[in-house]
Amino acid sequence: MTGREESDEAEVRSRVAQARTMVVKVGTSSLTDSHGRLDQDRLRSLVGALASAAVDGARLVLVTSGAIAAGFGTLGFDQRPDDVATQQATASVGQGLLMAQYEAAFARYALRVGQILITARDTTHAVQYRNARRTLCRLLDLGVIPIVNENDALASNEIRFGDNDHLSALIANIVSADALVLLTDVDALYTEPPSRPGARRIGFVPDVAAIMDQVDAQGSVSGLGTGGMATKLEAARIAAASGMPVVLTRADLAGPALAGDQVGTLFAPIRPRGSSHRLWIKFASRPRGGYLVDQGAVKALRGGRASLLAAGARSIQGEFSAGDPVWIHDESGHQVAKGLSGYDSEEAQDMLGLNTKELRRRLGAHYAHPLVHRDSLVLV
Ligand SMILES: Nc1ncnc2c1ncn2[C@@H]1O[C@H](COP(=O)(O)OP(=O)(O)O)[C@@H](O)[C@H]1O
Ligand SMILES: N[C@@H](CCC(=O)OP(=O)(O)O)C(=O)O
Repeated sequence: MTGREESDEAEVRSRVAQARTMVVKVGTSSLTDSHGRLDQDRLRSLVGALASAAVDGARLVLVTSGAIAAGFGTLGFDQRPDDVATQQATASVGQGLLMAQYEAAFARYALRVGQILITARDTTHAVQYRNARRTLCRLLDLGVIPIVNENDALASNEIRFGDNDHLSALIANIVSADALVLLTDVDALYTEPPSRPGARRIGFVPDVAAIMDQVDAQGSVSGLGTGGMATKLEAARIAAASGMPVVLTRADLAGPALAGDQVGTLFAPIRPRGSSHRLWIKFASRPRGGYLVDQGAVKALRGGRASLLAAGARSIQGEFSAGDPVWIHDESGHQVAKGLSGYDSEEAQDMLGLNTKELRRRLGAHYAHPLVHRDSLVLV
């Protein structure tokens, strides 16, 4: 490691140590025994580490898997089911059991918890996203530890997270966390699955985007977890691009990881911290249509902090309402930006190519505004 990287790492570690609001994600593989069933002792020792950070003043959100692991034994299955409908039913049985264990374990430290079950759909819709933010922030203000899992029982097949890694990065954006901690069954990120002889441990990642192609990150090897390292890297990429440091390590190192000690793999933030609203547009919103814009508009947008004016828009793709997320594409169809449209697709059709003066004269003052205002526009 170069001297520069060492000092960068020390600085990012100190950001983790000083983090006030943290999202901690724990995977199935860290909460289960060798048969894949929920392991009470592992859960209790994790809670011990989290409780001590909470007692020291950290505002923690726990994103936890384990509902299926907690439920399948009770239903008389020998192993985790693999068809989606039975997984969903099993999660519905297991989620209550999982929460009961967390409630009891945190109660030993006089800490209260609140359950939030969330679907991918809740994170893509602006209103649900805002509701989730309001509830999570209020729970934190009340000194409660929110315990989040995907709402497996209701998640639809097509837009399921499946693993909780991606979800944890979005939750970190929702609560404007200062750091994300990913706890799993391996002590760090390796250049390839650690079971392979040539695998080398990676302690610090200054630029997650740059290593994405250099690491062989596979799906879950234990067969207990779902996403494996690939989804953790994706979560780290979202968080780092949102301006947050990320620590990835083994669950029994949760205490030192939360304290900012030198454990696991540390990912440096690669951008300044954005507002929760802009991060939602960038990472969670799912546009159904958008604008195709000319070269001048692309240049203005890429120059930074510009709004998309009707004068630079050539055509409209798809149908959307005012306030909906939209893509902004260049003339070759490449994505340039994402934002919230100020107008619905029908209204915007009449505005294409007109400058502000023409808009006011021909369509009225209501139309003399940008198609996408810069406060609701993010480059991609
Ligand atoms: N490049 C890699 N570095 C570290 N671990 C890897 C890598 N590629 C695959 N893995 C595997 O990913 C597993 C963790 O993923 P998973 O089982 O889904 O955990 P969780 O339940 O915590 O989400 C590790 O056990 C490890 O074997
Ligand atoms: N929501 C599911 C989690 C699925 C899962 O295994 O996720 P992960 O451990 O993050 O790979 C559950 O609670 O069982």
